[in-house]
Amino acid sequence: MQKLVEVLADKQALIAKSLALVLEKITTSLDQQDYFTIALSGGSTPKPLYEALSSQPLDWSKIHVFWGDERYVSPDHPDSNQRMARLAWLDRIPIPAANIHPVPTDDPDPQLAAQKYDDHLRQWFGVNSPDFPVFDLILLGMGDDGHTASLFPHTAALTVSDRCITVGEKDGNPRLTFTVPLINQARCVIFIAAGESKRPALHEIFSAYGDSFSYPSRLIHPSAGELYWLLDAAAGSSFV
Ligand SMILES: O=C1O[C@H](COP(=O)(O)O)[C@@H](O)[C@H](O)[C@H]1O
Repeated sequence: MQKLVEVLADKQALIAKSLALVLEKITTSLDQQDYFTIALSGGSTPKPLYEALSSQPLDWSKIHVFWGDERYVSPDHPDSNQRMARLAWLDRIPIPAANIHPVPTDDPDPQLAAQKYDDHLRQWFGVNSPDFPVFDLILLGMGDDGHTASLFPHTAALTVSDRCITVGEKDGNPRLTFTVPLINQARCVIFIAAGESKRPALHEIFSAYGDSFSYPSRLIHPSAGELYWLLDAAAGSSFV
């Protein structure tokens, strides 16, 4: 695994760097293969990146968009990660509907929805268990508590090793999330984190010894891929 940490002057520079890196990954991959697979993060941090991507002159027919986690709400709910990405980016570009792979949240049982998305990923990538699909790029955020995707501290989701998708939990509410082994198969994982509130968790995540069950982002280390941590100065000025 190749790990690169970069601290940018401010949030604007962080988004500019993230955009440049995502575009580089897309263009170099599409030079070598016919399509590019990207999994999105939710939350507030990546929204300006998605807005910036919406004005890029890319061949969207070659890009397939998935989500690394989703709140268990309808797609038009204000908390929906899908909704945020659609409004900021996907509804503004000529991408075929078949290239958008939202997390299903319409089944009353989130476990069944997790199985459905797991099946969809395995079928689409043509990968059977025990192997895992390999995403070209997984974008991740990090919460103030050190969670990533919907892998929250001290939850059972952290230990799932035989599935692509599992049910995470935040304050008693279910969320669907990529599992650790799926994320760690990716060709490239990019964390994007901003703001002073992330500093305490980053300190724990970057320390040589630490507790991964308290700070789940520590569990992310792609086995053969690249790992980037892009931070703004408010979040990361003391870490590099
Ligand atoms: O709940 C979530 O939070 C994290 C971090 O979000 P942010 O608002 O601090 O940027 C995000 O990465 C995750 O996808 C989301 O569901």
